[in-house]
This record gives sequence, C-alpha cells and structure tokens, in this order.
Amino acid sequence: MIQTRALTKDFVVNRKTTVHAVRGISLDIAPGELVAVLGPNGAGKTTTLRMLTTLIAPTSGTATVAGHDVATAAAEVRRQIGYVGQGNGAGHIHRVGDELRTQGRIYGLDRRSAARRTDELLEALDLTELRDRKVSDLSGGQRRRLDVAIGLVHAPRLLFLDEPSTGLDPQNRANLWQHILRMREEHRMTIVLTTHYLDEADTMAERVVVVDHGEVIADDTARALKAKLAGDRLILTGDLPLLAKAAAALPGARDITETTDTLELRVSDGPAALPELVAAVPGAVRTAEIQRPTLDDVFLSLTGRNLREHS
Ligand SMILES: Nc1ncnc2c1ncn2[C@@H]1O[C@H](COP(=O)(O)OP(=O)(O)OP(=O)(O)O)[C@@H](O)[C@H]1O
Repeated sequence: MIQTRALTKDFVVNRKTTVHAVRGISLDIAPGELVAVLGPNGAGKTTTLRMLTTLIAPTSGTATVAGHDVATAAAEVRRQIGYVGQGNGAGHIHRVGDELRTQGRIYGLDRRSAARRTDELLEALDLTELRDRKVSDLSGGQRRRLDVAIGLVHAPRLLFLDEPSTGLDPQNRANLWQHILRMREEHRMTIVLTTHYLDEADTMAERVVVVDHGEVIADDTARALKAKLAGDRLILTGDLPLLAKAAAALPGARDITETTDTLELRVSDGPAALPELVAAVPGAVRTAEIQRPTLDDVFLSLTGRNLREHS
C-alpha cells in the first residue's frame, strides 16, 4: 500500500540553514496494516506524512502510495487517501452536517451520494445528534471525530491520521479510537498515524515505527521491540551494597543504578533473573518488583533519551 525508498526532505530556511527533517526513510506498509509512527517533537513524523499525502514534495527519494507515485501522480494518490491533519479541517461557521456534505461534493459525489455518505458518517462517528450544531460550538473530542469523518468522506482505502487524539481527555481518546477501529474493521482500511502517546501506540497499533532525527531507528510490533530492545526492569530494596555487587555479577544485567533506597537494573528475563539474584546474596533482598518494559524504555535503549508523553 505504501512503499518509500530513501525518502528525504530538507527545508532550506535561509542561506546558512537547512533543516534535514527526513533523512532517507525506506518503509513498506502492506494493505490493512495499522501502523503507528512514534518519535519525539521534531523527529520528522509530520513531514513524512505530508510527503506521503502529497502536501509537500520530497527533496529526494521516492514514495508510492496506493499504487501511485507521490511526485508524478499526486491527484491519483489524493483520490485514494484520507488525511486528518493536526489542525482542524472543518470551517468554523458551518453546521456539522453541511460541512460533511460540502466536503463530499468537493470530492465529486453527487448531491444524493453526498447526503447518504453524510448520514453514514454521522452515524458511524456518533455525531448524528450534533448535525445541526455549528462546528465552532463542538467540544474538542466532537471536533476530532468530525475531522476523522471528513477524512473518510470519499471512502479512502488508506487513512493518515496526524496525532488524532492529542489534547483529548482519556475518555474521548478511548471513544475516538473505538470509532476508528470500527471503521477500519468495516472497510478494511490501512491506517498510518502519528502519536505522542506511547500507550496508544502500544495497544492500538500492530506495528510501531520509531523515528528520531528524521530516520527510522526501529520498526516492529510493540511486543517484539520491547522484548528485543528493552527487557524487564528489576527494582530491589534491601542491603544495597550487597545487591549492587550481585547485580554486577549477574549475566546480562545492564543499566544498574542505585537510588537512595533502591537498586535498579535491567535484564532480558525478569522472572528468571530475580531468583538467581536472591540466591546469590541470601537475605539481602527485602522487596523486589519486576516492571515490564514500555515503549519509552525501547526509545531510551535506542537513543539514551526519554520519549516523554506529551499530554
Ligand atoms: N516548513 C518548514 N520549514 C523549516 N523547517 C521545518 C518546516 N517544517 C518542519 N520543519 C522542521 O523539520 C523538523 C521535523 O518536523 P516535523 O513537524 O516533521 O516533526 P514531528 O516529528 O512531526 O514533530 P511533532 O511531534 O512536534 O509534531 C523539525 O525540526 C521542524 O522544525
């Protein structure tokens, strides 16, 4: 569904400064995949999405989206895709139903089809009761659902969502996701989204592409990334000097850190390593906790930096 090869975007800011926003991304995304692109601020996520949706031209490299080249067949690409950007796409003064119908007409639907599609989408995204409300009067969550509805007006095979749930409270996020996943199920859509929410990428996406400084630094299922790159964290209290010594001697132990009252270390298999450690220094462990890794741990192990949640 999407194939990029060495996709690159430089922004020439002035004669002295060029921002290398995307540095040679090569990706293959199959039909029906749900892919989350994760990365810190400024990593190049939006720029990548904007190239794939033909909003900006690549500096070099190629991208084929839904069978068409973004550089030479932008109109064909646009017909096949839906794009929900970070800003709100809907006009403020319009009413919800009118806005959807107008968008349908812009995409070439006849009057009757546009009206039918509007009804379908209002129903699907739980907006029917709001059809006569002005867009400017909607809440953040309702607004975002309308944005998604607009992105779906022409029944695209491929949907791009740029931070669909940023700024929404947890209940609205869950609600929006429920709608997106149902639409995906019903229409077998391919979905590519960017997000800052690690838990969202973890639970919703089957595949996580981690981007940093314009490059893909990891690409796999969340489960595989966590198992491969992060491992479990052991948090121990007790006789810290003894524990530190035992931890240092434990095969495969890394990131050993001592706080005022804990000793923490990372191991690939926590449940296996803990009894080994306890046996090595009998009586030294008072309490022990095994923390499963998060995608933040994955990012930390890849870059040495934290990928903090922006909520
Ligand atoms: N039009 C532009 N002109 C100059 N620099 C730009 C332009 N658009 C983006 N950039 C720069 O390119 C880099 C990548 O930006 P991009 O918006 O793709 O990041 P992002 O990963 O989507 O970040 P965020 O999570 O904050 O949305 C940043 O350094 C940004 O400042």
